[in-house]
Amino acid sequence: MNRQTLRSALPDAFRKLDPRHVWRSPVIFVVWVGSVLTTVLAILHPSTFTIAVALWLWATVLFANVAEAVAEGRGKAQAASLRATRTGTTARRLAKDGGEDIVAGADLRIGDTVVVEAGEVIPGDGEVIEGVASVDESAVTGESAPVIRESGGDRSAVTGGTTVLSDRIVVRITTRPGESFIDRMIALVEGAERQRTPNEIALTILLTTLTIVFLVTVMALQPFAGYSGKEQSVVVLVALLVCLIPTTIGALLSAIGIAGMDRLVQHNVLAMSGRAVEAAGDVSTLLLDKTGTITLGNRRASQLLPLPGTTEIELGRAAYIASLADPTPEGRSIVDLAVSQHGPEALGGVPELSTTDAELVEFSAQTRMSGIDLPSGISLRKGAGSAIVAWVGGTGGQVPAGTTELVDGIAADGATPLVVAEQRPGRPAAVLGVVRLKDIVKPGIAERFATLRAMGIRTVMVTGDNRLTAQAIGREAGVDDVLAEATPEEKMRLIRTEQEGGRLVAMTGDGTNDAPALAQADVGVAMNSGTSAAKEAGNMVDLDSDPTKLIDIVGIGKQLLITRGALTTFSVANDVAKYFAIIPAMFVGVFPGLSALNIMRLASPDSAILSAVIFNALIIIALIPLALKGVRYIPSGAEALLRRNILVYGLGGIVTPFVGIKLIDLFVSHLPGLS
Ligand SMILES: Nc1ncnc2c1ncn2[C@@H]1O[C@H](COP(=O)(O)OP(=O)(O)OP(=O)(O)O)[C@@H](O)[C@H]1O
Ligand SMILES: [K+]
Ligand SMILES: [Mg+2]
Repeated sequence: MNRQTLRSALPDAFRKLDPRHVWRSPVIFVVWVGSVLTTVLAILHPSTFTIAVALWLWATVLFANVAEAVAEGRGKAQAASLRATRTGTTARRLAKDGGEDIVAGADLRIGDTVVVEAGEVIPGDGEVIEGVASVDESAVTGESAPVIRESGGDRSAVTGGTTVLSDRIVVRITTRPGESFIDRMIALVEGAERQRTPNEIALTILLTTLTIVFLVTVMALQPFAGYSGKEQSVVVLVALLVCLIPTTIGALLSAIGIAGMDRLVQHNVLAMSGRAVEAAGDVSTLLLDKTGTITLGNRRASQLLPLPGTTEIELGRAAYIASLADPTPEGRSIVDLAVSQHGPEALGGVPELSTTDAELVEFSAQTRMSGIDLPSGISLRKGAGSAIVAWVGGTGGQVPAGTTELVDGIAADGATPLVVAEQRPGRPAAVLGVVRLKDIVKPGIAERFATLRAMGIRTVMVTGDNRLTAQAIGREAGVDDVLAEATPEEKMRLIRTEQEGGRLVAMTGDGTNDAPALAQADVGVAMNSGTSAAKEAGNMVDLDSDPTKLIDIVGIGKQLLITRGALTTFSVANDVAKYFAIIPAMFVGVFPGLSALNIMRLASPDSAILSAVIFNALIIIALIPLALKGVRYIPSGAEALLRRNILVYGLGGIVTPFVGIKLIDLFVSHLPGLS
């Protein structure tokens, strides 16, 4: 927290003195009422003590507001730069007759199609329905490396305000103006949409209860004090009350929440609710995709293995033609491999394999295969072993001996086998051979999973791939469990089972297929490059579309919960300690016996009270940086964390007031009338 942020937060902090705002935190509201009361008394019966207490009580409320304003300040700066990207884009809207209208970006409606070419700004959120382009998304992500956006796959989503760098795409608009991603992002980072989370509300109720308990305690003090002939002034009682109620955590609570959201934004993750951030901190099961998350994801064909009776060129040709219209990375890599092994001439030139007027069979996670139906009546398929076996069986064909061995051998290596089969008209289908798809486990991923395990989080790798491949990769990556041959429905079922056991589940996804599971998970992180269905379903969006970000997100959630826990512990310990610091000082004149307890030797009862009030205010300012930055978090189990927390923040909370109040008393006692 530097002077600059403080200066820009101050006007806001004063504006927040409005009781309608202060009311949101009952603890601080009590201080506010106390400030008004002591101010009135200071005007009616001015004395150094009363005026000083009134001023420092106002300072306490103000410092609480400063904490919140500083936390909000970072988001405001980001919102301003986002707003700048939004102004004044025009759109080339396609008309029904094929022509183009130039319209304002704000006039676009859902379903409109627009053309965007190199150098132009995409006028609204949408999906690419035609073409492929490289896009500069730095306006949204701050990341300068361009990304590829293309129709058809799971990388079809584009965000309004980003710039097309090359080529030409046609985009279908999917959001209304004013509800775009950037609009939502602005509202989010500004905190306009911030609602208190269930945990925050529960903590507020607890703090309010404590406040009421102390209110009763302080009021009960008066008859007792009166009886012993040392009735206390209202100012003293107010000051005492403020010192005892949990003002520290009351003041910092909202800043901690905002800072948590903000920390996610710094990691380019947008959480749609504070609740999602908290859930991330409590996650105990992490579902991770294999391809692209645990492995590098550019699964490439590395070998073509024909079965006996099929020549290499026959398999190469079949795999090549079955992949010609397959836009997946796997499909394209098969084309590349076949071309590099046989050359384009050898692959073409067979009239019955002509691909004009062919019918494509697109890959889907359900069918786990893809292929082509040629006009000559020949059908080619490639896909997961079990899927192709079922397809061949359905045509009355037999899977030749040796297929299983070949498939299992590839899988046991952690590679993905794709079986290639062909059906000629009027005959059962036959298996030609197997393509080996190689993928590499991301470096360093095993260490990250070990960290998660230390945090008590179970990692489950979910994949559409076969069991053997899944187990081999799972072993290498060090996950706790694998779910192989998973359909989207099975993913859903797995999430439900985990949740029924009382566990919170996090997952990432990008495809439309993932949407139901993303919605079911407690933390569903959608990739920004993914389909809009996935983005609607999840409760977080990762602008960098990096599935391993989930690991950071869990860390940030945990840090938020730990920070809140640590500062609550500190605050309550602090208040209890203050009780023992001031009460003896207050009554030492009446009960000389108390002097044994008066270990702090404060100058006078008034000086003791005022020093405690000042300490109580200053501790808020002192802890703002910690509330914003978060308590340093060492991955370890919940119990070890709790123990460390209580030791550091509980003990620290008890000791600090004694030292702090004593030091302040040394200054305060020099004020006239307080020695
Ligand atoms: N383009 C494709 N054509 C035919 N079959 C494919 C193609 N891509 C993948 N497959 C087969 O379908 C299976 C399931 O693929 P899918 O993409 O659903 O899961 P995955 O990529 O293996 O795992 P993950 O869920 O980790 O992404 C693969 O294991 C593979 O056997
Ligand atoms: K207090
Ligand atoms: Mg996949």
